[in-house]
Amino acid sequence: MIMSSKICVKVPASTANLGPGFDCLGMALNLYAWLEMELADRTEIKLYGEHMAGVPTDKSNLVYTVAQQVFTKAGLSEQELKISMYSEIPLTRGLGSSASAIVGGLAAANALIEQPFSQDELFQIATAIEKHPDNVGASLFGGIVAAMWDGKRAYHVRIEPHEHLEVLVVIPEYELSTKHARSVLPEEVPMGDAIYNLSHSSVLVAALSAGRLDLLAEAMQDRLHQPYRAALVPGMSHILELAPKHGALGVALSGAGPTMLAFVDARSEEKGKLETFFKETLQEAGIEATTMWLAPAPKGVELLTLDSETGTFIDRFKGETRA
Ligand SMILES: Nc1ncnc2c1ncn2[C@@H]1O[C@H](COP(=O)(O)OP(=O)(O)O)[C@@H](O)[C@H]1O
Ligand SMILES: N[C@@H](CCOP(=O)(O)O)C(=O)O
Repeated sequence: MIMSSKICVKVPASTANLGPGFDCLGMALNLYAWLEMELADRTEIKLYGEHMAGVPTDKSNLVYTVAQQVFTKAGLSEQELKISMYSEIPLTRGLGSSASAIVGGLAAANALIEQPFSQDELFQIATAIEKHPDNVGASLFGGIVAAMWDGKRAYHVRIEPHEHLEVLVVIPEYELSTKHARSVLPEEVPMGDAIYNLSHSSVLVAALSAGRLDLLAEAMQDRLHQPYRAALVPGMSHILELAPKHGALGVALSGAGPTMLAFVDARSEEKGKLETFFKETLQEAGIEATTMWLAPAPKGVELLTLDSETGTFIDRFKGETRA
């Protein structure tokens, strides 16, 4: 097997669920992580940027471990790796940082050994690791992804986002791990709530495919996870209830939270009003938070051509705060 010298990938963040599509509907966002990987004599992991704080730099690092899964699957032994990473994606905020690390690590390792695995095979491996095909599917394929996984095989259909769809996120300062946000969910739900979510999620997928932005506010309602997670996210119930009255096309908890997200028509004149509403709600709840205007990322993970002068992409981020 031929080994490439140095690989650089760019991978988008993702927002999962979009309200009712719990574990099955996601969207890639134009916030990115960059990752370089090459074979080395001894493993060395360097992290750049404020969002990498606390991420391990030894062989327990997620990118390193998922890369080894690719090598093992390709029949190779453990490979020592030099990995450099810079990320704009806040950790443990519901913006799919772990999915982006998994997808980035798999894509880079696959490219390092001349791509024995297809995108679909990477999707299978990524889903088995992350367990949420909506997050990893969005980071792999870009756009909006409707996905399903039965524990053995994952399937997806990509939906092209509407050209005027913009995204406002409000990112609380505090971290909320996906593990904790899942631990508050019940083992069983009433049949009425299951039907409610099936119908809303179905109409949401159809509305996103057909460009029916007028249906988003209603179709993004959820009864399977958001009500249970409300206690973990101060201000959320208020935002979910009132954002459409402040100009949002639809609103949801992003992934497992605590970030909240609103879809907005880019042509709307109410963007300022909505952002103020988000900021004031979090302020009143006593939570420090940052708002950010984003857009759906049309492309999933990409292999980048390295700069011929510096031979690296990460160099441009080296002035950033070292994690
Ligand atoms: N670039 C990265 N490299 C290595 N590990 C990462 C990276 N990004 C995220 N992670 C891991 O994923 C964890 C966050 O996952 P999770 O709780 O699911 O939140 P999120 O909503 O951000 O995906 C981090 O604490 C870290 O262990
Ligand atoms: N469907 C999962 C999504 C978790 O996404 P993350 O971005 O918070 O890791 C869930 O809602 O638990």
